Amino acid sequence: MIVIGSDHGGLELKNAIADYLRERDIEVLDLGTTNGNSVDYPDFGEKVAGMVSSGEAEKGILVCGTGIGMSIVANKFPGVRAALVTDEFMAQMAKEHNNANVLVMGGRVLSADRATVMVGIWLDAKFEAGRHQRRLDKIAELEKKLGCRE
Ligand SMILES: O=C(CO)[C@H](O)[C@H](O)[C@H](O)COP(=O)(O)O
Repeated sequence: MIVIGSDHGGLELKNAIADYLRERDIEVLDLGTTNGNSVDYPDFGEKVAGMVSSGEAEKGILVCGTGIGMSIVANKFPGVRAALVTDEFMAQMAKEHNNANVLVMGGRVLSADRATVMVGIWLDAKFEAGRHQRRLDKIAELEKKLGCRE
């Protein structure tokens, strides 16, 4: 299951990605937004990243106008590795090197055709582990260390 969400700036692209995932027989949990009314991206970023952080969902996809706001929000959540990607190479690296569990894209940046290709690349790529796992372990350690601060 992949949990997805957007603000109004990412609505159209989020819906196109949901269609693409369902065409691939992947279960989608769409947490909104559901219409073009102006909303605040932190509210939807929290829902999606919260489910990935808690382990309720293995992967998430977030879309706002640029993807910047959503990636800022999602990376506040322990265990979330959110990658804002703008091309196919970044989508591949997001999995191979970063094992990103949340993919973030900009609805005002990417066409639906290109973005869905990038989602496919991210889904099909394999985490390379090795030296990259060592780096992810350091990120996890940082989360623990910083989480202890008042
Ligand atoms: O947060 C963003 C930028 O980091 C998103 O692109 C938002 O979608 C954007 O800021 C919303 O802008 P709007 O003028 O309120 O439509």
